[in-house]
Amino acid sequence: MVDINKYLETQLALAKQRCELKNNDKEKLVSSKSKAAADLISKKQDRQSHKSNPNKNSEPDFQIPSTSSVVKSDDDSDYQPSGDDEDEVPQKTVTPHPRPRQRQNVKKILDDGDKAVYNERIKIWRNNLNAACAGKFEESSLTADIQYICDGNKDPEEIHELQNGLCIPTYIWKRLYKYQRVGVKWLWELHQIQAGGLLGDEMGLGKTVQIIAFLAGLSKTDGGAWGGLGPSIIVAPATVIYQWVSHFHYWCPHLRVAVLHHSGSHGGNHHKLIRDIHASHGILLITYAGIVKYSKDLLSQRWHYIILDEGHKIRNPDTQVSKFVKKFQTPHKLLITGSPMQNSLQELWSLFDFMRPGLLGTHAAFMDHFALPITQGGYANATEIQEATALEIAIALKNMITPYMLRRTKAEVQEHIKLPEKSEQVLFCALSQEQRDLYMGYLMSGTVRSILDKESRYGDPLRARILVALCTLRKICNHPDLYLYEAQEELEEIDEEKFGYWKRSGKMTVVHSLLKIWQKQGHRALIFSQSRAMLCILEQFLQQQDYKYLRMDGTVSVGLRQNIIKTFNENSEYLVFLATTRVGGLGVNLTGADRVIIFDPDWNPATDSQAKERAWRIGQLRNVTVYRLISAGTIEEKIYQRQVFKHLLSNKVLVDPNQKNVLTTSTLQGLFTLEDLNCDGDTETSSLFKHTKVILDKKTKDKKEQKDSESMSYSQKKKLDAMRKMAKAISKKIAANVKNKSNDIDPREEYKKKRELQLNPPVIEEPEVNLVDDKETNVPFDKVISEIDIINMHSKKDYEENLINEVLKAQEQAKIDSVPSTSTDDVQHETIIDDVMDIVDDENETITQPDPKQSSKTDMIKTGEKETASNKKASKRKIESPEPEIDNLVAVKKVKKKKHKHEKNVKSSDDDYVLSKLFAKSTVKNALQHDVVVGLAEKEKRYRVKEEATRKAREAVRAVKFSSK
Ligand SMILES: Nc1ncnc2c1ncn2[C@@H]1O[C@H](COP(=O)(O)OP(=O)(O)OP(=O)(O)O)[C@@H](O)[C@H]1O
Repeated sequence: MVDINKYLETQLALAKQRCELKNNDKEKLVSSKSKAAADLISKKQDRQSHKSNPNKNSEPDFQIPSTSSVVKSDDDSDYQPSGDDEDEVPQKTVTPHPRPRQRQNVKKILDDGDKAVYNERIKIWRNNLNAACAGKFEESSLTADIQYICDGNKDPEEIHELQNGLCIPTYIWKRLYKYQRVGVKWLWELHQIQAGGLLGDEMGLGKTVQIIAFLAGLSKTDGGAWGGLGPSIIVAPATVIYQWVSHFHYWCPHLRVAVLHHSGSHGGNHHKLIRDIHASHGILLITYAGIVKYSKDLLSQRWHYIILDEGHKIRNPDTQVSKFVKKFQTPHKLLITGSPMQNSLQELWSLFDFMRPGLLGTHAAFMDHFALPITQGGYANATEIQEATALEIAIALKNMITPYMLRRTKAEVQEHIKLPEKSEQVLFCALSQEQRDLYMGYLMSGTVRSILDKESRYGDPLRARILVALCTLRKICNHPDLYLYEAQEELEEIDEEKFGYWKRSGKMTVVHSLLKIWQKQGHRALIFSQSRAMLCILEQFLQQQDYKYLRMDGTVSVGLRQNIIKTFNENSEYLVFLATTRVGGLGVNLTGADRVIIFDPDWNPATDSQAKERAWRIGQLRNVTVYRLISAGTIEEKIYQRQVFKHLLSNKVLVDPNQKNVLTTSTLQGLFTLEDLNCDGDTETSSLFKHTKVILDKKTKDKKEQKDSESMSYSQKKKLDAMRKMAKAISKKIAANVKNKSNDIDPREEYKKKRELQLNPPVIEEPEVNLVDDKETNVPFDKVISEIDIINMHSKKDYEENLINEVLKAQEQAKIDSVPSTSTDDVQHETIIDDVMDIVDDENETITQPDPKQSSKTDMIKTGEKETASNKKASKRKIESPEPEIDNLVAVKKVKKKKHKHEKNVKSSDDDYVLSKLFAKSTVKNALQHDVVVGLAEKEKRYRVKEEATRKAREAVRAVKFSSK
């Protein structure tokens, strides 16, 4: 008998040998330049991490520890997800900047901080209004009331009275969309019961306008302790402070609105300004940094309203800002945000703790009785009772918050606002050869080795080292020079002419192609990047290409930002608006553009969502296309996968408690790898979400194939032909075998068996560090499953069905056809199953999982080389009407098609053209439909062990209520 232990030992030794060989091979693949750079950078990072003493307990994913001590350069911090403060920062040169920045000729908007300025503005407005009433004023867009008169109405003072007495100027009321009127009524109801609330409409639906309409109403309504509207504070991100000013001046010109910021017109004496505004019952606009800075003065006064715009900024209850804003003693607290929950349930608690203190109990009780069970129930390995309890508690939580939260999506109000179409695609871009080299080199560096080394894994500065390493990888993904710059002193001089050259970055090559096409097509684009350094490189590229652009980041004065935005919106000669995601991506209106590029992904999906919504909002008249660029096979893919999961979590509480969110961890190993494309040229993520893959029409595909074949050398072609012949011969042989068997074997049975085996394989336990998990995660290491696997499990139901249908269809087809090579045999069938079932990460994921990396057999079947007549017909049908093939896509497309058939066609042909160009150049490997990806899980409905779960939910609600007493 074979000694099983001996056998295993031999296998292990062999495996180790293979692994070493593989590593040696890899080392050979990396150039000496890359090795030298990696060594230098690694040594630097090592020295820095030894000097630092980072906070061990914080979570790198959501609350990045202050890495300022670890990461020196300014641009590094750009990649940190936690930093939201985009108040003005002094300009530093983060990279060599060979050309001076283009002059951006814009004027400042004046606020009413200076009494004289305010009086002057009021005088001009009254004169214009009087002139309009007398029929002498022609410029209709100055203020909403003047426009009202110019539109043929008589009385600008006319009032629309709501039930229970809110008096809103008719000129405002008439302009509001129906759902906005509902919003104003809701705010008035909250006011009457002395309660705060959260206005959470999706980005761009006019939350600012609703708040202003409501405040305008209060200012015209007698009564209450303040006799109408009392002095109020609006806290907003620095970039949108002046947007508020211009909105107030337009919609409600009589109100005095002052900016408490050094850019304001108040002249520097903030004590006086606060007193003045308080006395005149005006509105004080202030940044989040400002509320901390001036908290003493502000808290010494009583205020009627305190309103937080982009209120998710207080999602972390432990920050100074969160603590200060919660100190204001008024029941009238409003919070506005289009993304109320971004990462974890704790955030929701923090928001409610501001505007409805006590509603969700104490922090500890909420975390124990709500957050923990909901999170746990979402894990892939949750028990039935955990799942059901999570569902019940999520429902209970939703019921508790619903009266104080109003959220409408664009889809819900589309009837009213009639927004044009938006399509969003994730483009997986190949790294340039140089980037690959540097990426691999850094993966082999001391920094990464020390992270992955099991001995030092639990060492003190591990988290900081991981962060630094992740930042470094992200830099390489963006442009090699962002990385090489770090090693510059010791490496050879960097050539300033070549610095940032676009062809050296895979993603920039894509941007180059996109802009070229868009300029011809007459589109205008927003480009967002996390990093200011990257913005410099992009800016230099735009200058070299002679594109007109405007740029906005933290170094641009707060007072100028609104006018830069206005200039871009009004002046179509600017092709590009370049901005950092954090400064230009929040709260502003950039409807001048109809194309958006998210150059690099943020760990937090809300950051990217906010950015992409700048163009697709009220006021946008053209179809909008958003491209998210992801470097294929790199850390950026992992970040994107993480985004999808966070999106699911927030939907669970805010939209559909039934939705199965799955919080899992990534393995360290998984983060520090460079994945290759699979045999179908698919990236990891695009294999996972193959249902959502963008399929070009046949013409485009043929063109690409022709181009590919043109670029192939003669010997390559010969090789390929030989391989094809061989494959055909093999498949014929197999088919002959299979034909005999195919009648007795039910592929479903085969599939089930295979699946069973895959789901219960022998477990090999390999503990991993729980790196990017949520705080609440307490899953033992051996239970940790990668996100990728979860996505598979998550989506498998539909996918399996599709797969089986596909196989059965193919089998039937093969019975008719004499050429069975692409459809019927068991080998084919098994390969398809393997596609789903294999394991993501060999080292760790042997535990359970299907393989997402493998090819999309459906695609292979579609594009099979040899097509019989009926095959051809069938595939032609598929090409002509792609919807039936892709479950999730059907739903999305159907809704939109009805209303905008013509526009849709125009748009899709534009987009298809762009994609075909990108695919043809091989810079883009794959494209996914983002909306469909995040919607994957929305069909999940689970009602199990309901009674027990309901009981637990009731107990949780009781415990939380009791805790606040
Ligand atoms: N009733 C309306 N009539 C005309 N324009 C409107 C109306 N409501 C909103 N808008 C315009 O729509 C755009 C988006 O509005 P607003 O900035 O208030 O959206 P938001 O919901 O606050 O967005 P975000 O969440 O991104 O800050 C603005 O340009 C605003 O002027």
